[in-house]
Amino acid sequence: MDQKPPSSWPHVSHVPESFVHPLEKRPGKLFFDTCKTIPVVDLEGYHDRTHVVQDVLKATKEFGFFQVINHGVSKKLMDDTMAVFKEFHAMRPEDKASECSKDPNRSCKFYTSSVNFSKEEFHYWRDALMHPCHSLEEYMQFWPGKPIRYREVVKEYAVELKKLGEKILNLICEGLGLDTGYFSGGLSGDPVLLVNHYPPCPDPSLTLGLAKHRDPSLITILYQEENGLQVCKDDEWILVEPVPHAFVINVGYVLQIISNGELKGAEHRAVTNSSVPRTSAAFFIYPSKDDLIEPAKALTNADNPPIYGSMQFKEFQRNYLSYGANAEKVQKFISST
Ligand SMILES: O=C(O)CCC(=O)C(=O)O
Ligand SMILES: [Fe+2]
Repeated sequence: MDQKPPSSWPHVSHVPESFVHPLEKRPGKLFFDTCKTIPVVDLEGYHDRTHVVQDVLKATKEFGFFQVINHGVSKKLMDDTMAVFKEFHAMRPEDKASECSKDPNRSCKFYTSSVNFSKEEFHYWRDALMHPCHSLEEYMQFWPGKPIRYREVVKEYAVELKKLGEKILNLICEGLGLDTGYFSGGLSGDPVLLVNHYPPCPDPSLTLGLAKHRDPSLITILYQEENGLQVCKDDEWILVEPVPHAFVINVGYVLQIISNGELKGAEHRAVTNSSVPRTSAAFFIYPSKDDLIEPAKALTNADNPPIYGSMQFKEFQRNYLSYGANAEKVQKFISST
């Protein structure tokens, strides 16, 4: 087993053995007819807010995933942010690593495949940059200092995405029958940004960029420009085709718990392609570490008792990390607490 990632992805001419997945874990079908995909919700598309609420709730219930357009984040900011993310990932691996090694607690980090590279049975075809976005005063000093505009641009992006997260969470509140602002404050207090970069892969049928998983967030707001994201719907993988300047929103385990299972996260994964590098930016809306996550009292009663227990977010996170992508184990853990 290779202990080190390929030092220079662009020149890889074959898939190294340690990145080849066992047959049963390979992606299978890579291309689809595109008629099946997730809903696109226009956040400004109706005069009547209740229509938007209905669309959002229908999409979250049916797919756990939807895209949003007319979301209020400027196209220029999205383009500038994607440009600095791509510039970051175009740097030499050793420069990327050194730009992300200033945080003594390693909450800002750069890695290939997963954080557990040296312990993995097989590796994934991606590089990742991860860092917290709250508080900006505390963490910005540990964000990459190169490209030179990184901190300036990503700071504005993080502020705007936090606002968008609140907007979407308030629509979900309304749809579920929770008070507006239920998720404000601690429950959405610690957003984290993960910038995935999937280099072109000489044989996408042999490996994956990211294993199938559900996110450990309340919701995730993803920005992507190229194909690669797939969502599992009724035991079938469907493609999330990029809509220019749309964000992809998905339900995470935390919202599943708080909604008492009314909304459920969907499994998703990233496949690679052989022609273009792909960058995706996931903005995870996480609760603060000490916040308690549990089914909302307003959504449970004698006829609809809580199906999940109550736990601090840090306890959930610790278990999620140790169970990795094993959905059955995570499900068992959240149901038994
Ligand atoms: O690259 C993608 O589209 C998927 C990213 C993702 O699911 C994640 O970072 O959790
Ligand atoms: Fe994800």
